[in-house]
Amino acid sequence: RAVLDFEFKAPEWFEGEVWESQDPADIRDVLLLNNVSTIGMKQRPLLRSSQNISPDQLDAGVCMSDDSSSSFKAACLPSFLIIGAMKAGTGELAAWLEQSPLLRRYTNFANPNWHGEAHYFDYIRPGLIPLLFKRIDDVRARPKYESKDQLRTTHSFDKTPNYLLATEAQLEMMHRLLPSVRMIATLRNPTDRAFSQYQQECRQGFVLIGKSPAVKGRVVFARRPDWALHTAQRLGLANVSKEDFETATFPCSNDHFLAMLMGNGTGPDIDLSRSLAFRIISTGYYREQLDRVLALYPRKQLHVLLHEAFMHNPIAEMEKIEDFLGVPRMPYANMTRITDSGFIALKNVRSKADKLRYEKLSPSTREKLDRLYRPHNQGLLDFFDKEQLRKAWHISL
Ligand SMILES: Nc1ncnc2c1ncn2[C@@H]1O[C@H](COP(=O)(O)OS(=O)(=O)O)[C@@H](OP(=O)(O)O)[C@H]1O
Repeated sequence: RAVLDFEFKAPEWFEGEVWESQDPADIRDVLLLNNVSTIGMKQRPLLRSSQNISPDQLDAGVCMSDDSSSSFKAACLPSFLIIGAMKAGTGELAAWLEQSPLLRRYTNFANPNWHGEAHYFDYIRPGLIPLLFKRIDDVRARPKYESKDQLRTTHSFDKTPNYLLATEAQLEMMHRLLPSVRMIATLRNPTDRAFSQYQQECRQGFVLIGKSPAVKGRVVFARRPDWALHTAQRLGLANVSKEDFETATFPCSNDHFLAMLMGNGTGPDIDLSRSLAFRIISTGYYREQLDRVLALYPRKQLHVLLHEAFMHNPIAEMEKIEDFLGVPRMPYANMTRITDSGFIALKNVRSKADKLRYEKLSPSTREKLDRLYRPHNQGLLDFFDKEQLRKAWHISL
């Protein structure tokens, strides 16, 4: 068994007081004075990289020091996760949380310089546990900790929106490794979310539009041009080549979005048999996704919020999140600005809401999507009041 610097104990969530502070610098002092760590751990386990480690020793926030280094270096498993939904302001939420001197966000596995998403649990990889530890004690892997004091007062988190789309098997793996992890899910009106994801795919050059007579009006998704061919062939369009398609340019039009949703356009309904439409649409089936998480984790480890409520009053939503995590309040009121598009954003962070926008979703497509999502949205009434959902999402339930 690994030698532990502190008594090893499965983390228990801290349910004590929440500290109020006007100055971010105070927060660290308060924690040091009170001699406690945040995010619920009274004692934070520290494993050593040179020891054999079993998965049973792991949990949210468990750290490992790098024994091959002469100075103290450690990396930690995430103490909490922003699990999704994709295109529901997860980047913004992570940026707000990162303002706290107590919280550090993960970089990517493959590229530690990319300040992005760790993607720990959205693949079933052979040998994930050795991989986790190869990374966790990798000195390049950030966030890294350079003193035990930092370990006591600072926690890491990961924002990977794909976790909300994780399969049962992936979630089981996550639960095995991080049974105490706290999770935050932010949900956006699924109709708006779908259009937003479509625009993202389009911005990234993954939406192809049929231009030759054989494929005129077809909209297909392809991370690479030759994939468009496979898609076209699956649709029964033989003898097409990649020259029959052109890459759509951002911003993508409502017409193409509708064509993508409707498949070959022969029926009155959205055609979910097609890969892009299905991928985009099913990402908004939030209730099913939350149920998969809650099949393994207790409800108290999950905080669910509405993106639109966050947009409207980010400080109020951040306070709820801070209470959920058990971290002290940040003085956000002094840290905000109003963006050109009228949203409240952080002064020192470039908000995604600043960037060039696309046209509004057409009312008739909105109606189709709202109808499709209605039963799924009704499933969210166990999480939100009817009025709250109606007000935020402008939908009937
Ligand atoms: N403060 C605020 N106000 C209004 N809208 C906001 C705000 N913050 C983020 N956003 C919108 O959230 C969308 C990006 O979500 P994500 O960061 O989750 O995207 S991603 O999944 O990580 O790619 C992206 O949506 P689209 O504009 O539809 O692309 C952002 O504009």
